[in-house]
Amino acid sequence: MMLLTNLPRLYTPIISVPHSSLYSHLLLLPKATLVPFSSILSHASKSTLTTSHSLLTPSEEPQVEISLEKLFIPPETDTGSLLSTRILKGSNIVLSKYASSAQIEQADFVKSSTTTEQCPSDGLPEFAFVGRSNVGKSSLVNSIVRRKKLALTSKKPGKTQCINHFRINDSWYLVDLPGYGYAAAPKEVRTDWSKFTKDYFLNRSTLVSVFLLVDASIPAKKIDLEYASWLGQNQIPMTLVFTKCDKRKRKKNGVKRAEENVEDFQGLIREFFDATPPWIMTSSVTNQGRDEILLHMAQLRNYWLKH
Ligand SMILES: Nc1nc2c(ncn2[C@@H]2O[C@H](COP(=O)(O)OP(=O)(O)OP(=O)(O)O)[C@@H](O)[C@H]2O)c(=O)[nH]1
Ligand SMILES: [Mg+2]
Repeated sequence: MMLLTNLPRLYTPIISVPHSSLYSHLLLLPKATLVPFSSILSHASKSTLTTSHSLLTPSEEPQVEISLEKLFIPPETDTGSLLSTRILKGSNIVLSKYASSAQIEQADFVKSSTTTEQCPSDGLPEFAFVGRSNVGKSSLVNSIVRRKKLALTSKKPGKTQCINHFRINDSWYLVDLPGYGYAAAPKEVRTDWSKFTKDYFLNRSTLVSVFLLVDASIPAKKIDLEYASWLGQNQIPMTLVFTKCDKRKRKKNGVKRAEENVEDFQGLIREFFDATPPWIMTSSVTNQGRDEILLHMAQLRNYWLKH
């Protein structure tokens, strides 16, 4: 299994990434020099890398500062030329030459499995969505494939109870897993989550990366931190996906905004990983992060297929 979390650390000048939704451009500026990096148009319907140009940051733009060592730089990315560095909007993910074929043309439900052995055996690469019950795993599957009901969702936690495989473009899988941290499901439908999904993570050879979903509208939960720690210790490649970023746009009564919860979570899991894992902000309500997640998956997948 390739190891995406053990990439070399880089030097650490501070760069600034604007995150306002007013700007659909990805923009990266080194604060000290104000030399514009190239940016990429994160277009709603077209996930290509062809549109790119430079911009200067408007002074009123809120800034998220990311030091270079906190970026996720995919393997074989040319970091020699900072001027060509491109970062996916609302994430720490640098684009590599492998980011292609990101559009979804077809999505089919294939099967539900309760053991790793029952999962499809055609060798296609896959990404698994995992996270607390109700965090929005099934909703994110639907947002990504632009279908309202491909994966079943519910206001009540504990909806998904099996390993559900969805085949995309006949060439890769999205996998929707049951949530953890919900003990109120009736015993007969409650699966031994830790047993069956941990076996899946450790033994599924076609698993390119786990996508650990974390609710960005609330402060970090102990169980999510424990889960991230387990993935780190077992060196399972992981992408952190922050969900429900549409909620709490403004700070109210001291309750933190999504951006602050995202920042706090990074700090709390830092010690579990040798290098910063990729993270990305999403919302299944506004479809924030949909095209970015697809580009990220495409570059992980294309790299995996070549190695
Ligand atoms: N505001 C907001 N609500 C969301 C978002 N994503 C999911 N929800 C809501 O959260 C609830 C749970 O969503 P699901 O997608 O079923 O969650 P899940 O993680 O698959 O849950 P389990 O299958 O029980 O593990 C539903 O009421 C969704 O409408 C989001 O991005 N923003
Ligand atoms: Mg679900």
